[in-house]
Amino acid sequence: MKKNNIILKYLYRYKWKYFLGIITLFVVDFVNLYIPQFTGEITDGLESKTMNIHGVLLGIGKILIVGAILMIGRFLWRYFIFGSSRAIECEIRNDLFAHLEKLSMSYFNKNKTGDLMSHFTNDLNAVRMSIGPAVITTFDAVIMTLMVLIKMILYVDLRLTVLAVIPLLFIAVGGVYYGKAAEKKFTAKQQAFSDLTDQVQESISGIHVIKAFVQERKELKAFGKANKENKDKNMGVVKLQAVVMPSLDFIIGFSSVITLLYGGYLTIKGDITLGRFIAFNQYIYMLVWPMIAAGDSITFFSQGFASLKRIQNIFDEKPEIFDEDTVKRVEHLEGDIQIKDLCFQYNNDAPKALNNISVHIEKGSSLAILGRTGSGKTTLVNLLLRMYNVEPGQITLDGYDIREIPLKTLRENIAYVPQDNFLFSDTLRNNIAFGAADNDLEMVEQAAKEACIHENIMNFPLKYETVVGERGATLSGGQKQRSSIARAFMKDAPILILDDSLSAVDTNTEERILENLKKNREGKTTIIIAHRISTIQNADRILVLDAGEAAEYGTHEELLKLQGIYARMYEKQQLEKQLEAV
Ligand SMILES: Nc1ncnc2c1ncn2[C@@H]1O[C@H](COP(=O)(O)OP(=O)(O)OP(=O)(O)O)[C@@H](O)[C@H]1O
Repeated sequence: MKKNNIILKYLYRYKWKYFLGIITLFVVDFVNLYIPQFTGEITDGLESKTMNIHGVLLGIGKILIVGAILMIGRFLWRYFIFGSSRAIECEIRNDLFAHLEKLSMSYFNKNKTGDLMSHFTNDLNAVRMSIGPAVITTFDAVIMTLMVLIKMILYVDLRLTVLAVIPLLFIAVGGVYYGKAAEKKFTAKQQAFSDLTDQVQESISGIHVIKAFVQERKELKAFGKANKENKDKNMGVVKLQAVVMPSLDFIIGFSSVITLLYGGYLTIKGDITLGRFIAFNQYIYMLVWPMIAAGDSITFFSQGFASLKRIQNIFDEKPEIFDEDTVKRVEHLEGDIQIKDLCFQYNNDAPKALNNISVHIEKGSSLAILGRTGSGKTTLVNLLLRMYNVEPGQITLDGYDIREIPLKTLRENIAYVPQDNFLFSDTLRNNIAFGAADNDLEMVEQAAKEACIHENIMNFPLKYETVVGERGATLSGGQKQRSSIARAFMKDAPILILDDSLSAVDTNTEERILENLKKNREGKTTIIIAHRISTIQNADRILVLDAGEAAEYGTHEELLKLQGIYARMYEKQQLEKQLEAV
């Protein structure tokens, strides 16, 4: 129960609406009880010939007034209760999204997108059902049952009411067992749905690879398996309901048979009038809905609790990266980066991705990082962006330990071009202006010119208003890369990091971009990761990483003299160049 506390906070905010909703429900259920009574009174009046047409019309008039109250009341409780549950669902969804955004990269490394997405759809839907329709059904199941029973006793007969209630007790007892079984089945059902969503999400994201490797059949098989699992888990719920719901009907039916028999007997004996006997039967039918509602409310609550636990698990997840108590008031960074004995491993079982790296990147200087794939280049920049935590003292910026700098300041002062060049399915203009304060077209164009993508964009029919496909799917690799570079240029931060960002552009374009970079980054710090020596040879310092270690460090000339990894790579690339020229 403690785990589901999160919902109380939201319910508390809407307490008045819920209160008004419950009051209206009460009024609706209360006045509803008078319809059988008015019908009974008309029957008795007609049977004993004490009622004339005016009496009948008066009775009908009363029923109509009750009908009008019911109509308004039912509108109001829907407005108050369903309205609040929708509003709460929306608030939880917003808070969940905000919380997810705060979680660290390691959380997203562990959890799958589809699974997370299903919390926003299926689980939240189940939670809404438990704080909307379930409130109505529970109220009806408890309060309406009580009110109908009281009315049966007061208006008709105590003995008859007791007999009618005995079978209903089985429902109350059975409900407890059903609730437990249902929660288990619903948890399994929600998990299966998450897995299915995940399967679809991954297949669609990777459709290019699936097609290229002709793996459609295999994917279809995997999808079929997830789909069948989802169906089986749903069938588990259906089977449970298939047993429980007819049992409910049976008990209710049994109750009406008893009351028909015994009520008929009491009427013949003259203990109750015909009108009251008819009213009693109407009351019995008025109990049918609360009994079904009892089953529904257990279903809604079980499903709601199961989903709430899954959502609660996300809310319980603490961000690893956040502003700690030691954080200082720093709003601007100059770009002096000191890395000292930096070691890092992604998790305890993993090998060290970086081992004892020490390097000083002075403000306004450029550092190039080179190294074989998997040597730790991206890891290093991820640590500079504080996507993961490092030990105190290992990374300092302008003399502040990285953990003393507010996250917002740190990331606002770094413009980053990630290796995957992710673009949003938005216009090119908005993509380029993504990290900037505004999306002034002139500035966007300037950044695009510096990244050598302006001419390409001007050739698109909608120019800067061109909407790129998901992840930039409608652009070529090089265009995507240069758009990402333009985005970083537009941010114009004291520190710029390019992670293998020129690999998909030709050497001429690369030269132009590097020239622009040199002009615009005067006095600002730049880190370039690349595999091509031509990209980095003019950097102030070059760091060569090898299996997470700093193998070589120095200027282009210094490294050539070392005759080590760098020199070998240089010779190899020179040779390749000569061969290409032939
Ligand atoms: N999220 C992660 N979780 C666990 N291990 C990781 C993660 N990201 C990278 N690694 C591992 O850390 C090591 C360094 O990876 P990194 O991405 O930093 O290499 P890189 O030099 O940038 O490679 P490339 O040139 O191919 O981009 C690799 O062994 C890699 O498998």
